[in-house]
Amino acid sequence: METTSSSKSNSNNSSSAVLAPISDSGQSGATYWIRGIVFTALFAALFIAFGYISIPLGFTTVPITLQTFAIMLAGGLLGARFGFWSIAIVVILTAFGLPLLHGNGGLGVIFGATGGYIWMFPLSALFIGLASDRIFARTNKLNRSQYVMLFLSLVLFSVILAYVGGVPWLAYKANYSFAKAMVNGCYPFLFGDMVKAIAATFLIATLRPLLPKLR
Ligand SMILES: O=C(O)CCCC[C@@H]1SC[C@@H]2NC(=O)N[C@@H]21
Repeated sequence: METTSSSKSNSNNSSSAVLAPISDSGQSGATYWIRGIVFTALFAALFIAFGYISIPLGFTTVPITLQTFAIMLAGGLLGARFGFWSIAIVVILTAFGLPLLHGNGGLGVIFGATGGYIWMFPLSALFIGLASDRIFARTNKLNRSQYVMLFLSLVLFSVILAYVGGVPWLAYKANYSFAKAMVNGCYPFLFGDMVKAIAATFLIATLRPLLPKLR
């Protein structure tokens, strides 16, 4: 993805520039990393903030939450590398005890009833990032089929992947049958998750071309 400055013309062929790779988008290696780290921190903060926007349903320990929306935006806007780390860093720090997931932290959260969803969150951001990197590698303005591809990747890698981890773990922790775990950990959330995926598709398609390239 990155070429050294020796492959670029004019001012980039000084010895100091050789130490600072130039990305495809023309930014120096230092600029790329500083931007990447700043955006990673911003989306980590967004993920933490959206964890507080949660609606308990009463009949289940799994809340409606905007965490998945933040994950879609992190992967879709930052791409695979920084999208993954923006979510992974929060999960890792939570595991070490920082109260970053709706004010709670520690292994009790990571291995609690909703732990299966939480483990999937960084992977969701990673796979969404890989998909959106591919889609936006070809164009900045999505056509209809690229919109559909982006939406489907959000559904597959955020919504479905969350349930692949979350539902069996919920069944194990709460001693539910798989069918009961689906009732408590999947069906009530599907409509809201689809709405988040639709909103995220349009936000990503609109905002990603305005952001500096982070790949
Ligand atoms: O305890 C946590 O921090 C994780 C909560 C997980 C909530 C899941 S994610 C998929 C589904 N969609 C929602 O809005 N809530 C559940």
